[in-house]
Amino acid sequence: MSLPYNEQGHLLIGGIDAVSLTETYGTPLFVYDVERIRKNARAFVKTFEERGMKAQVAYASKAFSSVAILQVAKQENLSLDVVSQGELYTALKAGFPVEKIHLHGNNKSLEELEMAVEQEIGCIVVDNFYEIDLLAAILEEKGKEMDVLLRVTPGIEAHTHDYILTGQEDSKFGFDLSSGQADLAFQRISNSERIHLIGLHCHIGSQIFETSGFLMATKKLFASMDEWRGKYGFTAEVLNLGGGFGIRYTKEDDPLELDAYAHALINEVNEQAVEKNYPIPEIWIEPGRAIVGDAAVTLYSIGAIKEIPGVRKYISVDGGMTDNLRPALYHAKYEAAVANRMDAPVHEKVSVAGKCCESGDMLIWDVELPEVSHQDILAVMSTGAYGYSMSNNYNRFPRPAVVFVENGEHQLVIERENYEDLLRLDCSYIKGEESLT
Ligand SMILES: Cc1ncc(COP(=O)(O)O)c(C=O)c1O
Ligand SMILES: N[C@@H](CCCC[NH3+])C(=O)O
Repeated sequence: MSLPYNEQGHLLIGGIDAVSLTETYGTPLFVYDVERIRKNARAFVKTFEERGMKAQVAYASKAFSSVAILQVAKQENLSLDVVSQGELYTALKAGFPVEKIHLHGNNKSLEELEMAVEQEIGCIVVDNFYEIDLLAAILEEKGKEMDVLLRVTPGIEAHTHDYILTGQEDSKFGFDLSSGQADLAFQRISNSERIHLIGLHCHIGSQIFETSGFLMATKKLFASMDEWRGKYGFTAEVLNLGGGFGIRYTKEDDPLELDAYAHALINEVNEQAVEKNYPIPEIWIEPGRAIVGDAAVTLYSIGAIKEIPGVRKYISVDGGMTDNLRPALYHAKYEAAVANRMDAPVHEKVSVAGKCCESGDMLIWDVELPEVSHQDILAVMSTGAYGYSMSNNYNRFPRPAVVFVENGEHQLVIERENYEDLLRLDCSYIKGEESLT
């Protein structure tokens, strides 16, 4: 890992001194290099354009949703995958074009569906029978219509952590293809004249490095589309192959270039279309991690250092599983550097602990770093996806601030939470003590 630094030995993020950012904004601090986000987005968009394919690259905003990132996604002509009313609300507040928003979710509520219908968003990815009935009733009541994709599970087990696998048949998401559930869903949708099925959707999992799973899924979906064309005279206009494109967190990871994933999908879609004499559908994809994952660094201050001679040295930082749940949830691995002494030689192996009252709150086990001391700044790399978005207030730690850097400038895009924020929703239980909150 070779990272840029200046003559003071300070890490540079998007050309800006990371240490000076911590002096301005405090720690823990998420810093996003916006140029990197744009580069990632363009790698996908350009590949489809160059190959002359009709496509939508929908940023999966669960990876990181905020007004600022959605403004950037809009500038880059991305579409948007939202998975809740909160993400949809954020998108609307960010001025994201409604017709490019797709709503996901395995248990969409009446209110979520109503908001999607009222706002006339581009598409709903239908996940279950209950939702089809709810949606049909809402559309009837409001006199509206809606394009939908049918989410199916193609029975693919991608090579990734069990908790981020989603394409296997035994999954809470979507309709499985082999037992006939997807067929029944198709028929149920056909009962409503207001729901327009425009195609199929699948998402086989996340942080996937090989194209084989995506290609197998494409083949399976084409087989179903071909069958339904014969059986029902239905031709899919859209094939949404989800997200899941892997990125590099540590040197153990060896992802493909982003355009290589897109090329592989395009080739398979073209091949299948020729083989089955099927009109080439529009390809939609939903990358989240691949757009923002490698664009951010989290900066922490190092506090307590505990050495158990001959066993391990723990260095504790002022964040942890409250701003990065991934190590605790998936045993995810990260690389780190000492941001204020990038020119110092590697000195020792240490383990980076968070400050939550949990033994499992370890950000990195066994990472080689220069000699560290209290108040050094630790930079943990590639924290842009599912870091801030899965952050929480466990132990009543306020959420960190988020800063964007671009063109040599930095800008606060999410303020640091304060203790007032933590108490904002608390109500007093004891009469007469309301003023405490
Ligand atoms: C339906 C769907 N689409 C897209 C994504 C984004 O995945 P990733 O961030 O791995 O690209 C997810 C999350 O795994 C998802 O569930
Ligand atoms: N949150 C997960 C992936 C998203 C799963 C969504 N289906 C991660 O951090 O890797």
